[in-house]
Amino acid sequence: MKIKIINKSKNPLPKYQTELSAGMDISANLTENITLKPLERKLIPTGLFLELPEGFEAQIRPRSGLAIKNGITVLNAPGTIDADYRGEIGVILVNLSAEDFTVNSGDRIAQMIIAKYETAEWQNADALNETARGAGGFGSTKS
Ligand SMILES: O=c1ccn([C@H]2C[C@H](O)[C@@H](COP(=O)(O)OP(=O)(O)OP(=O)(O)O)O2)c(=O)[nH]1
Repeated sequence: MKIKIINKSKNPLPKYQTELSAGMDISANLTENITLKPLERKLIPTGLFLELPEGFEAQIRPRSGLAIKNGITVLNAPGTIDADYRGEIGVILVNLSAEDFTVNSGDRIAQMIIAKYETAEWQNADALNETARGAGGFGSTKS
């Protein structure tokens, strides 16, 4: 599938997904570095703009390396990019470590996947079908 993208950043286009690799790394596009203090969150611009086909979304997810090494994650993961959004893709990073973390322009800060989603129509009901699990959840199967 082809998807229109405008790249106003100095970074190369994210490498497209393959059957073996779902995530495309996306990079910060900054005029100056951004530092996140412990527990601080900031919107990081990417310089990327998409025109997604109807019925598709892009999801912004954390990178595991940044999470394990630096305590940096995407606060609203997975961030949702709607098909009708024409603004710049931003990444909300949060620093969950005890140390300052500096983002430099060009740093790969998150990954993006393109996903198809179903649309649904609610059907009002008085009862739902019975299952073995029923209302059990939230650890109900733990002994
Ligand atoms: O990580 C994100 C999440 C969202 N967006 C952009 C694209 C998305 O289509 C739009 C709205 O996102 P969302 O629906 O999550 O935001 P909202 O808080 O519900 O705001 P709105 O009222 O603008 O929909 O913001 C991003 O660039 N990055």
